[in-house]
Amino acid sequence: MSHKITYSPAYTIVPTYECFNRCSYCNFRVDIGKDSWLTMTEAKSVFKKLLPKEVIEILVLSGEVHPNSARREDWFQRIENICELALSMGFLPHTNVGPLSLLEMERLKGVNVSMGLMLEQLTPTLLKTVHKYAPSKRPETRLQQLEWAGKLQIPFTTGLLLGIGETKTDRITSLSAIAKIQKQWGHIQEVILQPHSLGSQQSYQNENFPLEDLPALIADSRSILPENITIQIPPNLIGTPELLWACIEAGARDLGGISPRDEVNPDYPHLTAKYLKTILKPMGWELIPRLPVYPQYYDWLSPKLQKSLKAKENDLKNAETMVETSKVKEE
Ligand SMILES: O=c1nc2n(C[C@H](O)[C@H](O)[C@H](O)CO)c3cc(O)ccc3cc-2c(=O)[nH]1
Ligand SMILES: C[C@H]1O[C@@H](n2cnc3c(N)ncnc32)[C@H](O)[C@@H]1O
Ligand code: MET
Ligand code: SF4
Repeated sequence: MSHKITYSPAYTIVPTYECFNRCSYCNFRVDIGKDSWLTMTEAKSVFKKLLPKEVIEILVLSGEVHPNSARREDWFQRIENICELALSMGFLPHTNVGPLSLLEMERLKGVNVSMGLMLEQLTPTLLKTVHKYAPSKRPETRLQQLEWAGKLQIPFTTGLLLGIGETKTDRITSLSAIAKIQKQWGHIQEVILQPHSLGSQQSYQNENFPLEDLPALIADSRSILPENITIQIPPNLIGTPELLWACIEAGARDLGGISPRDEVNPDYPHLTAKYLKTILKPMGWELIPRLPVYPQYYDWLSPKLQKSLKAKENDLKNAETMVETSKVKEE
């Protein structure tokens, strides 16, 4: 019997790249006014093209419009409409568009099976460096988002960005804060350990996170975080199959959304699930697709969302049965 590692077959849709923050490690953002927003017609034609493929999750990832801007409601409404359209076409949305008001979060809960926001790091020292021009990255704002998501019973993804100037102690502090929130609310389904990876568009020119330190950090995270949180690592940022194995041995159990393009790190193409399967199998690990929400949270979702989930869960089961049947045929 082999052990299981999961991934989410995904496609990333970007309502806009424009962002009022300027995180100095960002390769995604463009200045305000330099990008038009994705229209609903464009979104529809993107989703239509995905239909014959095995995509389940639509990851809605966006640059941000300032909470006090007159354009905020239009920006938010577009995001909500995109989620609704994705759902109506049979996909399962997961939105990560930066900090939201409590009301915005509540509205998006109705059209998402899970949501996410990286804590990045809890230490306020980064507000003097990489986050100097990024008000959305205030640690207390992000912690509050995690708490609101807990109160609203939204299945949630968070994580740390590694190698942006934090110390080893800072990482432990960030993980402990996530653990504490989880003990109170229990809504955090996964924590991403995301190594900062230099790209061609960013201004921050620090070294990358030393990837060889990742397995030890995963082991530490495993001992700090409650058992019901899965540790996710992004395989395209890990470097070598040997290191990927070491990370899995240390306790990582999920490879995140695998889509045609990593919008956050476009210089690091996503590896295909097929390729990842072939490198994991000899080590006794079976890579299997999952939904963007973990089963223990299904009953937190509206009946309408649960219906969409059931349909996709059946697709997953059928896909597995098909694999099993073809195995039997081969033998
Ligand atoms: O392809 C990516 N997917 C990213 N995802 C997608 C993520 O792997 C999946 O959406 C979740 O695992 C849900 O299935 C994020 C989701 C979040 O909630 C927060 C941050 C990220 C970051 C990335 C990322 O850098 N690249
Ligand atoms: C969506 C998430 O992507 C992460 N992110 C942003 N820029 C980079 C980068 N250069 N390398 C790795 N991760 C990055 C942040 O953690 C953000 O919250
Ligand atoms: N702007 C959001 C954040 O940083 C999500 C996309 S980042 C490329 O949290
Ligand atoms: S990381 Fe997110 S918040 Fe920061 S500049 Fe990029 S898009 Fe904006």
